[in-house]
Amino acid sequence: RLHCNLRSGTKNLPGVLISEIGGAFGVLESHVEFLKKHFTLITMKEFQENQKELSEKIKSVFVFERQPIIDRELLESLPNLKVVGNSGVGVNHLDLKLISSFGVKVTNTPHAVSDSTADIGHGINAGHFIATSPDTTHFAVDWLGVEVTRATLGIIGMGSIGYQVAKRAKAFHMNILYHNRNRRKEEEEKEVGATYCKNMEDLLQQSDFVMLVVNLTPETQKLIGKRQLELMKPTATLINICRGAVVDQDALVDALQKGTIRAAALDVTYPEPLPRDHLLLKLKNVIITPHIGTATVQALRMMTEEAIENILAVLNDLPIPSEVIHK
Ligand SMILES: O=C(O)C(=O)CO
Repeated sequence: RLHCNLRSGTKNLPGVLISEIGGAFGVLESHVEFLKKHFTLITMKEFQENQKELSEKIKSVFVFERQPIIDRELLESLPNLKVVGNSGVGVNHLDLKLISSFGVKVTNTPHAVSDSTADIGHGINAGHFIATSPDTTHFAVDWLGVEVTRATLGIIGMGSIGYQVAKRAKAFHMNILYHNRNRRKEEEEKEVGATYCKNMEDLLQQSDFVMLVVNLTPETQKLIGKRQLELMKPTATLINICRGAVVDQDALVDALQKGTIRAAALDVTYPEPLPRDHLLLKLKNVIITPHIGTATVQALRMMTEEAIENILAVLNDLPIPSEVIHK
């Protein structure tokens, strides 16, 4: 799947800055050995302690789960920095304008994340809530799900993840609509049987399931608000697997309480995690998972590989597989 082979043993001392190893926002322990094949790893703490000695030598930063934070101060302290290699596809946590003003490239890992993130949109078991609730004594006869088979799925954002979602939906014989800035090629539409909706409102009105798979940008912030929710069918479900801020969360709570839409399945929220007393955690017609779209053994490993491949390409003046360009 990767565009070029990772060459082992090409150490760019010290190639990588990592804020933490292990823990909630650190590189996985199991990836450390692999990273060390290509780079000398140093933590943010080690960098801060030996800044004088290290700052000129560092050419790349590996970002994992939004860490380390790439701010002006860090950029100013790394005069030879060439690349910020993000492990993950979304780069809304990076200030692309600021980073590019330092002549530093940004890369991401669109290939590694698409399968696992597409998978999270399906197979979430609403019955789990009933099965695990303290007062459940029998099978839930008062709760009926709706079938995805032959239902209409509206995909908002038809990038690589959106397209993988469509491939899966085809297997469920779903009627697939999509909205995207740019229309996909005719043969790509045909392959998954997807119909383009230039107007997002058409998609919202017709879909039984609306799945959000866009990048978070100023244009997509609160893309789904009160008006858009009101356009959806009262029987429809909203599924968000991209970024929480794409949805106006207050409007969503209101819509779920009033029955404007039937349900929501959210792998992302804002903030993450939600405060423990947040209304979204109390509603019965919501399923929430804690941003686990890429939390699989395979995806995390591929993300690390893809991020390293990008970093090595920049450092060795090779074509960069996945550069994120600031427009
Ligand atoms: O790839 C991404 O953008 C992610 O959200 C990873 O968790």
